[in-house]
Amino acid sequence: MSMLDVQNLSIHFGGVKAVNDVSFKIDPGMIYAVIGPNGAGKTTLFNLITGVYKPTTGTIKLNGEEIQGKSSDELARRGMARTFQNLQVCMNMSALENVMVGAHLRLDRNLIKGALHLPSITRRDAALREEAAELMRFVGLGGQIGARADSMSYGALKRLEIARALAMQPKLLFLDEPAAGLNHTETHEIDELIRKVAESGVTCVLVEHDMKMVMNLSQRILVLDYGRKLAEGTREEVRNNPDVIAAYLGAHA
Ligand SMILES: Nc1ncnc2c1ncn2[C@@H]1O[C@H](COP(=O)(O)OP(=O)(O)OP(=O)(O)O)[C@@H](O)[C@H]1O
Repeated sequence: MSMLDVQNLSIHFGGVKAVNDVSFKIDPGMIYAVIGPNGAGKTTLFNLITGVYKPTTGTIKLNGEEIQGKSSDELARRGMARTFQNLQVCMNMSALENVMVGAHLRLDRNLIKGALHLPSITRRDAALREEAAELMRFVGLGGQIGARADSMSYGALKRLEIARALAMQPKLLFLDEPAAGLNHTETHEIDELIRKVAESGVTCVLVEHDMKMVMNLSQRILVLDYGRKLAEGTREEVRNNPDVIAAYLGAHA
């Protein structure tokens, strides 16, 4: 069974069909990319799948169960996490605390108990702290565990966001432009990190403009154009698809 099965998904904003009758499936364990020109509907598609928007029509199944229209919180509990096109890091917190936020979201922490500092909560916080530190090491930020977020480079913050999403222990991770704004070396490091995340058993779905990265990393690619599915398949199929070459790759190749 596919992990994610999207069928005939559409959302209309007034007259704009931002996502228009899009269908595709994602198998567990793969790295899957969504590409397309600016305004093609990539972020809107992520927003539909992760519960930010309710679709106008269509179904989304996660492990066989329909999830369209469910809240982002409910979807997080079912194993979905995401990072954002624009960083969503809390700059007045430490790097470690930012990662712990992800773990707290997962555990649906009882705030009143937390405020009372009961021993069980204090013990759990110590465990979460260690778990967050381990995730920071995993994403290559082991040297910055004590750092304040506002002292970190943009490239490090992009990785911190991934660590926070991983703290939710997702089965499916959505990455919206993970390499945006990064230099060549940092892009390569993110590429390696996404590979490592996928190897650890988390299915990864990315929106990305860096075509080299997409072709290097993804097993399958969905191409959107004006909200519609233009093509879907392996990188070779997509690379050789005449519609894709005409509409998109031609301008970037
Ligand atoms: N909340 C909204 N209300 C109205 N129109 C919207 C909304 N969100 C997106 N759109 C429109 O839907 C279309 C698709 O936008 P979207 O941001 O999903 O594209 P994208 O492929 O992610 O683009 P980019 O690569 O520039 O991030 C655009 O025409 C956009 O203006």
